[in-house]
Amino acid sequence: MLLLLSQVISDFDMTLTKFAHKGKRVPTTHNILNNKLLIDDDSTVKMKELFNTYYPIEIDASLNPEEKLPYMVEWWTKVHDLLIQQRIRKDEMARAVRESNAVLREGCSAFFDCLAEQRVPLLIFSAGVGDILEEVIRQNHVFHPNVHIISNYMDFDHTGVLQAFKGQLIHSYNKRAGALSHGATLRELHGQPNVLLLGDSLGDLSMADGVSTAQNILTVGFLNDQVEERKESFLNSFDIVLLRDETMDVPNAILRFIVSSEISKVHREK
Ligand SMILES: Nc1ccn([C@@H]2O[C@H](COP(=O)(O)O)[C@@H](O)[C@H]2O)c(=O)n1
Repeated sequence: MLLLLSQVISDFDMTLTKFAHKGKRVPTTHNILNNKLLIDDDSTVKMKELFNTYYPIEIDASLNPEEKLPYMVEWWTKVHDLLIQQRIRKDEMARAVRESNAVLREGCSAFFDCLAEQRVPLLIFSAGVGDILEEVIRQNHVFHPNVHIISNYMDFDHTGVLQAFKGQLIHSYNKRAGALSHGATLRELHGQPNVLLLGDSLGDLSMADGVSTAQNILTVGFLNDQVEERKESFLNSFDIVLLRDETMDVPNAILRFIVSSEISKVHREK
């Protein structure tokens, strides 16, 4: 285990996954469910309309998080209700993920592998759909034992049909409440007070709020969209801001630096 890094806390959609790939938007975990395998034609149109209505609000630089919050609750609730109505089948989800264009950032596998090798816990804190998130990382062979996930999980009935979502809803702007309510999990994961936090939204900055003893949090913000409009607020809030960067080069460089510093320290002490 690394002494200089006790835990990584990361958002998932558009942070560990790419924002765009080969000129096309990469689907979020919710959008992976927008597949004719799982839902009917009217619902695919409806989900797209909801995305086109609410996503611009989510990233609107002229609105503060309090102003966005009711719209986010509305978006998530409408989509979850629609998915429940569509009686999504658990056994079709792996195929939906395989058929999707979900793609992790370049260098993301190396990032997951290095954390696993060094036994650093990786907490993925996502307002997406946990079951889909798990399938994406499983299909990319990076669902290592050090990975822990807090997200919106589906509740299936005994025949494997979606009947509800479990627990308190997590959306982009209530991660603080989620972090505090999962405080026990977070505390259990930390050992030393150094945390690396990765996100693509100002709402992600509160993901470490449940780690009460985290003294040093290095925050990295991926600014993917509405870059000029949001640049100032990102620069004021994150320690490092990456503009339209589809890679994990910077987080990987931070990890390499920490690992090599610890190796040199061990050699010096011998
Ligand atoms: N119906 C929805 C609701 C949300 N999204 C997007 O998913 C992202 C949430 O996941 P994180 O891993 O980033 O926390 C969020 O930023 C929304 O843009 C969606 O596509 N459909």
